Amino acid sequence: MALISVDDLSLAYGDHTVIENLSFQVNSGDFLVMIGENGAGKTTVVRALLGELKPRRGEISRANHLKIGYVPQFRNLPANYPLAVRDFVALNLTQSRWPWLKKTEQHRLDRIIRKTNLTTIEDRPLGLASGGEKQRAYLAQALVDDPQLLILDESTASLDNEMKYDLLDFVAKFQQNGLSVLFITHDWDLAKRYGTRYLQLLPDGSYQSGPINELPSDEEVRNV
Ligand SMILES: Nc1ncnc2c1ncn2[C@@H]1O[C@H](COP(=O)(O)OP(=O)(O)OP(=O)(O)O)[C@@H](O)[C@H]1O
Repeated sequence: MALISVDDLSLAYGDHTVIENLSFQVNSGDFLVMIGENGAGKTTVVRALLGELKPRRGEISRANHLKIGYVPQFRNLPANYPLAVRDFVALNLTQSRWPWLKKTEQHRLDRIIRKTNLTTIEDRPLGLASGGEKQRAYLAQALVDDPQLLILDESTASLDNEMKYDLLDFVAKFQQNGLSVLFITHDWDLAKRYGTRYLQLLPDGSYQSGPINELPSDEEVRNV
């Protein structure tokens, strides 16, 4: 089942066309990797999927009542950011009258904190957490409201390899339990390791897509 269908999409900032004639679907159960070099337009497509950027042409249709969890590319939290990990994760509970959570919300929060392995640091200020812990807190925040689709925008860019694998192993576990994932990256290794399908934005504005085992290597793309 298609959660999102993109049909003949064109996106631009003023006169600067970034995406032209792009069509793809995000299906239920996918771990779809959107891959492309810097400036290819990955974040621009995500902004359109989230409804922040109006298409110049084409259509984006979403399944009824589709709930999307989103982990953005950058977050500059200062070391003195005061909220505890648990409170930060709870910010995304749509039913919440924060900080007075209902029992069901407390349970949902407990569950996601346990599943993202944050229990031991849940009362610590998020500003003092390590890079990997912060990423897991962002993930937990995006997932606490039970979305059907998770969009991760380059969330691993500042992490070392070990931490990237740790974070994506968590995401893969959620995906095996029914979450659909759109992962934005320029890391071929991660794409091949975790993806089921790919959508590649090419430097000339065109794109290709298919099952992950058909993703051309980094070198092949550079030599086109
Ligand atoms: N708000 C904006 N106004 C004008 N141009 C923009 C804006 N945001 C992005 N661009 C331009 O659009 C193009 C695509 O940018 P985008 O951030 O979508 O690429 P990306 O593939 O996500 O790159 P990266 O991998 O570096 O994050 C770039 O040329 C960028 O300079």
